[in-house]
Amino acid sequence: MVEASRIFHTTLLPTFPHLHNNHKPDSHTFLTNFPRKRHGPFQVLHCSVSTENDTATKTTPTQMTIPWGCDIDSLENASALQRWLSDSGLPPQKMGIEKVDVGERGLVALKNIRKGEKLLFVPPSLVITSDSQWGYPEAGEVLKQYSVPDWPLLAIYLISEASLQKSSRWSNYISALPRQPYSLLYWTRAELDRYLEASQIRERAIERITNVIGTYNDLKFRIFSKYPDIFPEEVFNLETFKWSFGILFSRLVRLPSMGGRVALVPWADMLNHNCEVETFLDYDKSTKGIVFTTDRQYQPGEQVFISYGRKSNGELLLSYGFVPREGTNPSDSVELSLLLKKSDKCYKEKLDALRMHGLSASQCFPIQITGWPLELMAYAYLVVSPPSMRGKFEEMAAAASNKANVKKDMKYPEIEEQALQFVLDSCESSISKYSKFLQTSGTMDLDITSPKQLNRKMFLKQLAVDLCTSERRILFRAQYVRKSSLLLQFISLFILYHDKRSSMIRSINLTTGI
Ligand SMILES: C[S@@+](CC[C@H](N)C(=O)[O-])C[C@H]1O[C@@H](n2cnc3c(N)ncnc32)[C@H](O)[C@@H]1O
Repeated sequence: MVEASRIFHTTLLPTFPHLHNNHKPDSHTFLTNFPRKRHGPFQVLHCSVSTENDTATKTTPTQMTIPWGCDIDSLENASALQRWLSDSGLPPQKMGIEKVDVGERGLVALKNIRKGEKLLFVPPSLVITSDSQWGYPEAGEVLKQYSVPDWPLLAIYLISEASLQKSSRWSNYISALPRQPYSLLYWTRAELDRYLEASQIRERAIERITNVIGTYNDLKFRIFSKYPDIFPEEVFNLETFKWSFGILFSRLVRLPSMGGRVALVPWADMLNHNCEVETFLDYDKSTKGIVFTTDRQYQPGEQVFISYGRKSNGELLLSYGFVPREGTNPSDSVELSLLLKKSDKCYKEKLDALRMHGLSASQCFPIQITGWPLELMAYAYLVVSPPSMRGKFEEMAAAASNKANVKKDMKYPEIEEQALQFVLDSCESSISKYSKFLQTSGTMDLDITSPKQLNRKMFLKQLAVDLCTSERRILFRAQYVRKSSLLLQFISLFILYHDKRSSMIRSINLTTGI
């Protein structure tokens, strides 16, 4: 089974490479051709996404409620979704939507399910892709002319269909979607700074939020402002974009057997993730449906899981808003930041070498419980290498880059110990940031003004504590393994030295006859 849920590339689509800047569709044609106005109860919405370095005390963002979707801690709208799906061609299922311990709502086995069994069979007619028909075709026409890429196109599609309410063919699906997807998109800048200060995921979240805002502003500037009747701001605003991107990040799948096409697959997207499960969604040509093949058996009443891909806890928090239980994710990793200091005697030469290979003076590398990549070690060699090794700077920088056709397993025995020590020191400084956060998190001022806010803040803080605990654990482990290997090196050097010394003494004794 191909990995199909591995969809959410961290770099979203901040720009529109395919948008034809100079191609301005004749707005008059559109206005005369598409005189319909959108309808529905839209409130004027205010944006609560902010990447400004504001503090929670300074600004309390206006939290608006999206007028569609539901609260996923109940089964509200789930049975209507199930009914609509079976009326629309979903074959009888061996699973049903139920409240579950992991993931709030999930698919639960109704009958015995065997290992190796194919499940779901969602027909393509029930799948949302960039080719799906628009309930409001005028919007689709405009976006087609601007060649808007898949991700923003699907985000606009979701908002457009949601705004049509009952007249959209997807209304049952949209009503069962979370009103507020769990995602770091919903964290304010102050919350990210406060709770994720120690983790590199904070940077990733800020980058992602910036990309979503950039994408929205770009669309607004190039398209929405030119067609206000088709894309009114009451409907297409940053708040609704945050919702639709939150839905895409947590539910969109890439289907390899459909040429890598990205899709929202109603029903299949009720499956929760389990780090130990290895099965993914894909299109099955023989049955012409979206399926997955179980990699274990399930008894009636047991929750059925798929894998969203081999992701670290940080990546799972970023896209899906949850952190697996400590020690249960074999793909967990932590980003360690290494720094080339300005005080380095060869700072400029080393930086030039790094830049030549697309790297910078501060670089992050993933560390797993099983070890760290060769690129990290190459970077460490470069940082600690003395001026006499300047002839090697370029090859070290190349090995530290992600270029595939470069020799990576460099060894420089003369600076190996220093390089290892440098990595260990970087781990130590990162660990101390995590420890500081974890120690203070118990007493952290939460700036709470209402019980609802208390729940939210406690929830975010718990997620941050879980993430930081798991990331620190990996660093501790990496430190332990490397310290042990340094100790072993030291012991073997000592033994070697001791052996040499005793054999020298033996030979002296022999020659002197003592
Ligand atoms: C594709 S949806 C799965 C269906 C979702 N539970 C629902 O009720 O709509 C992905 C979302 O499910 C939740 N989820 C999935 N796997 C989870 C897990 N192992 N632990 C906690 N939450 C999980 C997260 O909220 C995630 O954003």
